[in-house]
Amino acid sequence: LLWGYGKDNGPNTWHKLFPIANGRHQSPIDIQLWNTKFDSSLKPLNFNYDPSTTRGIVNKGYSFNVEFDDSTDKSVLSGGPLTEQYRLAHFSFHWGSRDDQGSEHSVDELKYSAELHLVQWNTKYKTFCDAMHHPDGLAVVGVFLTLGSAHPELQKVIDALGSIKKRNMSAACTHFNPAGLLPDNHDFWTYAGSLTTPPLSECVIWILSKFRSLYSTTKGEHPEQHIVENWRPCQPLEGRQIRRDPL
Ligand SMILES: NS(=O)(=O)c1ccco1
Repeated sequence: LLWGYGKDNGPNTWHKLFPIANGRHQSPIDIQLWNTKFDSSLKPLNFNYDPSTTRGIVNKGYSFNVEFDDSTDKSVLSGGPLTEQYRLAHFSFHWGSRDDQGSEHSVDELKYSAELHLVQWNTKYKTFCDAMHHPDGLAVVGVFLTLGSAHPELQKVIDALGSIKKRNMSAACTHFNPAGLLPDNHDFWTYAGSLTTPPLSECVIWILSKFRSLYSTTKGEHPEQHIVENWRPCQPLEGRQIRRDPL
């Protein structure tokens, strides 16, 4: 693999192939609550997902994606800090080898067991790839996951993992409702950052849910039977402001 999370190809080596890794708008970051600022111009988030756009689940080698048909505006995110509509392309997870780490962002240095990323791209650009070349190109919703009771929608994803054990394997996965992964409360923090995996492009408006979703998985069902850690450590905030909604 060109890059990964091992000693020889992990996050500390990524700058060699992707020099933006040492940029000033990198993700993830630690959300220091004392440093967040209420912004009354932020609107409520508007998730408008259509489960019929679910296409399938793919093993990417370093994680797995549940992919969506983004050829129309059927599944879109708007509101919050966003001034345009963003189309859902895929969602994926980052996790750890232990329950006390695995998330990419942290809150006052606290890490969660895993982090879900719902990845959307700005429809004012022609394609996902084109959007990646602009600071407002992508909007990624991050949701912290903690071990808890079984979560019906998440269980559907975990159950599908058995059929994509090797890199590049994919399986059909239909009528998945991504909104079912979200906490009931849509309060969020938002800041300007980057992809947390190569190419680490600084094209993401990050929207992090203040509340967690629960998931449960028994040993052995863990998606990362062979992928044990796929989270990037936190990066320098530099002069960035983290805004919050609501107060
Ligand atoms: N992990 S993430 O959401 O920043 C991402 C999406 C595409 C590549 O990396």
